[in-house]
This record gives sequence, C-alpha cells and structure tokens, in this order.
Amino acid sequence: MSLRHDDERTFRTQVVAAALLDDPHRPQRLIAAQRAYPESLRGLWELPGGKQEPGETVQEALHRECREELGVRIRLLEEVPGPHRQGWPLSESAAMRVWTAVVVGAAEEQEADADALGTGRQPEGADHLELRWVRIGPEPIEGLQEAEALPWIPADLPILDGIRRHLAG
Ligand SMILES: Nc1nc2c([nH]c(=O)n2[C@H]2C[C@H](O)[C@@H](COP(=O)(O)OP(=O)(O)OP(=O)(O)O)O2)c(=O)[nH]1
Repeated sequence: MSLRHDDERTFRTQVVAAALLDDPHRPQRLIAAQRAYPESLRGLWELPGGKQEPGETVQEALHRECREELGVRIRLLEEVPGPHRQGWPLSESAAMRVWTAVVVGAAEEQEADADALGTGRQPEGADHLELRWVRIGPEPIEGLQEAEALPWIPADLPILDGIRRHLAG
C-alpha cells in the first residue's frame, strides 16, 4: 500500500492569513501589512495572519490573528486554494492557508473599525509597522499603488497571483 503524499502533514508549521478585501462583491483593494520583526523580514509586506495554535481550527486562527493584530472582527469569504492541502508553501517547513475576508467591525472594546484600516494607519499590535490598502482588482485606481509594487515576502508573490486569479473567478 502506498501512502499518498497528500495524506501527510508535510509542513510542520501551519500559517493562516487573510486577504482582507474592501468589497466582497467587487473587490478592488486588499490590506497589506508591513512586518516589524524578525529583523530578516522587517520592512517586508505580507497578508495579516500568523501561526495556527494547537487545538484551534484554521478559521479560529484567522479570527484570532485579525483581532490581535488589527483589532478587527472579520467575516471569512472563501479559501484561495494553494497547490497543497496545507495551502501555499512558504519554506520547507511552513505552509499558509489563505482566505478572502472582509472587516465587519471593531474587536470588542477597541476603537478600530473598517474605516480605521486606512492607508498609513499605525496598526494595533507590535507585529506591523504599517497597514496599507493596495490595488488587487483589475481596474486602475488613481493614487492607489498596485499590490506588487511593494516589497513583499518573496513567498507571497505567487499567492498574490493566486488571489488575483481567484477574484477574477
Ligand atoms: N502572517 C504571515 N506570515 C507569513 C506570510 N508570508 C510568509 O512567508 N509568512 C511567514 C512569516 C513567519 O515566518 C510565518 C508566520 O509567523 P508569524 O510570526 O506571523 O506568526 P505569529 O503571529 O503566530 O507570531 P509569533 O507568535 O510566532 O511571533 O510565516 C504572510 O503573508 N503572512
């Protein structure tokens, strides 16, 4: 009997991330977050998220990370499927599952709301230096930078491409 590669948990670390969209029906922008740490990733841009914790579902991890990092409640839309059951490979030991989502309000007892996630805003936690809306939709928007114009963590570039294709349907 052969064990299918797919059945194994190949990547030790499961990361989750949200492609936070400005509009669930006609998305044009998503939130990019600039990492503050570690030093090797400082200044690079990523999707908000983090490592799934033991005993937590992927969905729970997504809600928790957005609450902790951004101070917002989100509604999950759809998974942007990666090439692997564990999502999009980031390294030999980590893969990331990505969901499209929208902000539905501030996390409890926080001032933040969807409007507060504006370009140049100082984020809630210490994880990010800056949050920025960037263009992911097909149409140019005056004054708005295209997502890929930022220096992303290199592993995220195929993921951005996957998000674009997913949104294009
Ligand atoms: N959140 C996030 N992490 C990414 C992306 N691309 C990418 O390679 N990574 C990597 C960076 C990190 O090595 C790992 C995520 O770890 P993290 O430091 O964000 O996780 P965490 O919030 O749970 O943090 P910690 O408690 O371990 O400090 O995945 C991305 O788009 N978003």
